[in-house]
Amino acid sequence: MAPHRTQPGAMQPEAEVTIARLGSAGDGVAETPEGPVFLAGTLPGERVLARMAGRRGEGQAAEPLEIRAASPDRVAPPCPHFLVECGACALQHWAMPAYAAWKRARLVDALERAGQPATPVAEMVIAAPNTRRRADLALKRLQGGAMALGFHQRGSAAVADLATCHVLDPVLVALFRPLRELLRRMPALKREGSAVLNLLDSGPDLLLRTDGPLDAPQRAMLAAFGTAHGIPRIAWALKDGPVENAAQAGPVRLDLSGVSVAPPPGAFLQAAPEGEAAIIAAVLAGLSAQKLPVRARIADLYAGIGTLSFPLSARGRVAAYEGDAAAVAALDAGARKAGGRVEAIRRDLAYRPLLPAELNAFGAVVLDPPYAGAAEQVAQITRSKVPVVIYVSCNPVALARDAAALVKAGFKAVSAVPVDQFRWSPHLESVVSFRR
Ligand SMILES: C[S@@+](CC[C@H](N)C(=O)[O-])C[C@H]1O[C@@H](n2cnc3c(N)ncnc32)[C@H](O)[C@@H]1O
Repeated sequence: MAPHRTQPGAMQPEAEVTIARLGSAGDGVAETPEGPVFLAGTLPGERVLARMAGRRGEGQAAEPLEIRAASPDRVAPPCPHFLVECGACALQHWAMPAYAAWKRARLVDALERAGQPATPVAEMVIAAPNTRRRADLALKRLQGGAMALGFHQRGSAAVADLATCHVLDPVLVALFRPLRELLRRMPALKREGSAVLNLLDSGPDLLLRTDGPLDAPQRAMLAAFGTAHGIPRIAWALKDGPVENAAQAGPVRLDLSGVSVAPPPGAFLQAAPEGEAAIIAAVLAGLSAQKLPVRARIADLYAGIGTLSFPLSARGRVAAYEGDAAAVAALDAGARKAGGRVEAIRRDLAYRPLLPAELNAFGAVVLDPPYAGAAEQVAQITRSKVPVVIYVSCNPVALARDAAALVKAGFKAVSAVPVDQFRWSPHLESVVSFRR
């Protein structure tokens, strides 16, 4: 039933709506004469009593008061924090087959929008629960001095104080309680901060950002915490300032396709080991299908600490470009151990993308840009003679835009692999292989 009009362009404060589809953030969307209404926690086909909660883009945000007709694909969410407090997951209430089909369709849709509807799209690899090895947690001092530690609440700056998490590795979840207790006692955390937890082969790695200074007694507290919980390194920064090692009891290490690297504090890691393996396999399969010349050089753009560079080096000499100085240093140190087949180069590819004359030296370009995509770099690739491009994406919207530019320049998408590393979230990674 469509909501009744009160005045043109305005909706009743409460109305029953039917969910037509899911939006890109994973919210149910009801199409109404007054525009789309977005309802978190609802599913396609459901009839929902909604309370309007204010404008959202072209439409309205609303709160679901009652699910009057539930989807047959609705399931009980495993996590007690889901939607009630925590905004990290959006889709725990959806049966896996329907969820997986929706996510895979995001990649199909991106390829259609890029003018490549016939591209073969593989089945989606879905990371298992409790395997995510990277968490960027928010910290907030509450009234009375208590500490909230968790992900942000949906559409809010409030922090969900988490007792558990069904996506993170249990080794990281086990740190929630002692870390919260430690931070409660630390004056360096005045009002708010963050804690990046990376699970490395050497154990958890912690980067704390606080809004107050860290004195010697607090450094001693961090050192004792690291020893007690098997955390070889705890790094610290004042807000967004420079990062320093506040307590280091031993080396940090992570194996990347047989090369041991020492990731810098807070380093970007592919979110789940299973997801990383699937992305590497898809990149290598994409290259194999293109029959590169034996001596081909490969450019790995947005290389991070070398997650893709080291496996790629089995196929040719790799020039790995990355903008972050600490990541480049870690990649360079790993490359020296790997026998000189990987060269690490620091370069900001948004301000100084590789130009056609540079790109033409490569038999293939692999790029794995951040969420915003790689508009500047792709514009240069379209003017080059590079025959093969493998695009690793974490944002189907940016992928559709960048893929359209490649297609316009004569590339064809020959294969696509969706990878779900952020289970139950709307995020999707994909690997798309292009050739001219
Ligand atoms: C999605 S991560 C991929 C990293 C790596 N390929 C991996 O699989 O671990 C994107 C990387 O791009 C880097 N980056 C972001 N903006 C950049 C820019 N303008 N120029 C160069 N690198 C950039 C980030 O530091 C990050 O390491």
